[in-house]
Amino acid sequence: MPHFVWSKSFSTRGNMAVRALTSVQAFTRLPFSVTERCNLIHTRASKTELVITQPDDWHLHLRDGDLLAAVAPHSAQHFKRAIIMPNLRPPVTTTAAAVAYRHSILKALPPSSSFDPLMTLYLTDSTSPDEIKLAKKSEVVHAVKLYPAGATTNSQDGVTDLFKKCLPVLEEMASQNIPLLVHGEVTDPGIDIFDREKVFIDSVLIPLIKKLPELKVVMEHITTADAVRFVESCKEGSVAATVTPQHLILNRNAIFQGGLQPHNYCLPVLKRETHRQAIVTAVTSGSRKFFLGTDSAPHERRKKESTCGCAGIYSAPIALSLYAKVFEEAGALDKLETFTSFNGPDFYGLPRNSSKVKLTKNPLKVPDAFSFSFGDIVPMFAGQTLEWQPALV
Ligand SMILES: NC(=O)N[C@@H](CC(=O)O)C(=O)O
Ligand SMILES: [Zn+2]
Ligand SMILES: [Zn+2]
Repeated sequence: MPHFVWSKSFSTRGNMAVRALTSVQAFTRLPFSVTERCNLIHTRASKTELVITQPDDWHLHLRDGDLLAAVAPHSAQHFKRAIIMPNLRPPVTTTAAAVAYRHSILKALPPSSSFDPLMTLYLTDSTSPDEIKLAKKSEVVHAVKLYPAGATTNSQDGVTDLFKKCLPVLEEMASQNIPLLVHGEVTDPGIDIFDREKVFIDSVLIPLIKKLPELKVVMEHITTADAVRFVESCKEGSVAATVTPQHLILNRNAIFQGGLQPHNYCLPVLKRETHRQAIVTAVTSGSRKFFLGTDSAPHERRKKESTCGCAGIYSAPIALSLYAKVFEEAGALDKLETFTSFNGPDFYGLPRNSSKVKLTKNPLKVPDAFSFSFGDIVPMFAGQTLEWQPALV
């Protein structure tokens, strides 16, 4: 019997849903609203299929060099497009660098792939409004990413004071309709790590949207009920959020369960169970303000299993199975496609994909690690078995 660490941390409601779904008859009687947007097909008693519009990943780290060549095919296998994070070393701060990075990504893909990397710029204290004009003209850059200096992996070149250093750039972004993507945590060492997202909302995001209500903002990888409330309180189409599989499935116990678990360490760090439940409720409600962003962030095993382990969870190869699991357990499979495939492109003003992905309810064994010449990458749920297997149709 495969053991899921996360099944223990699911809510009572979630556990009841899991039990209900162990019977296929019970499963087929669930009150799904089957629409043309979300097509549930019951093929055999033991097998259920779900066909959805091909998803995009609105928050992805592909890295560069060997790591890029290793991980890019995993994302391209299931996702049509992805917003590519610019936190390389050195960071992608110019349109020229973003165009070059995009070429490297395309070169790392199998020749048959139609994966479309949507590039971003890394905001610094010295980014100029002219760079934003170039970005818009390029049609390659789709957003600008704010890393508060010191907040996360490769954020040392990030912004030291958004309001003092970046206002002209933010104004230009608002007028060019380029969204600001935000790693929403303050870095003040006096603020508890579990409170950094909430303090960021109060001290940066609320003043920012007051000052520049026309600026589109995506709060990336939200982790708290506070972030859910904030996003829900904002105008649709102007503020949205991406949500990772780990923040939907794991709570902070997972970092310490049976010993220190470096592969469950990411930033913003996992939060307590009530926050996880609030995020699940938000995304499975059918809201248009939340969309899929894996934050798949590969680090070599030796850099995770270290005396100073890197933050980041590698989820790209299994992310769709995990999102499907979350929606199934919430009894909301009919809302999955809105979250994975509609809300993101609608927010970014891009067309929805026309291709489809089929998720089949078959056991899916997650490898213990992906091995490459440079070393191993350990994925989320390494060695465990998941249920929904995706394939392009
Ligand atoms: N999420 C993480 O824990 N790590 C990301 C950076 C980030 O998205 O904050 C990375 O680049 O490794
Ligand atoms: Zn981040
Ligand atoms: Zn990230």
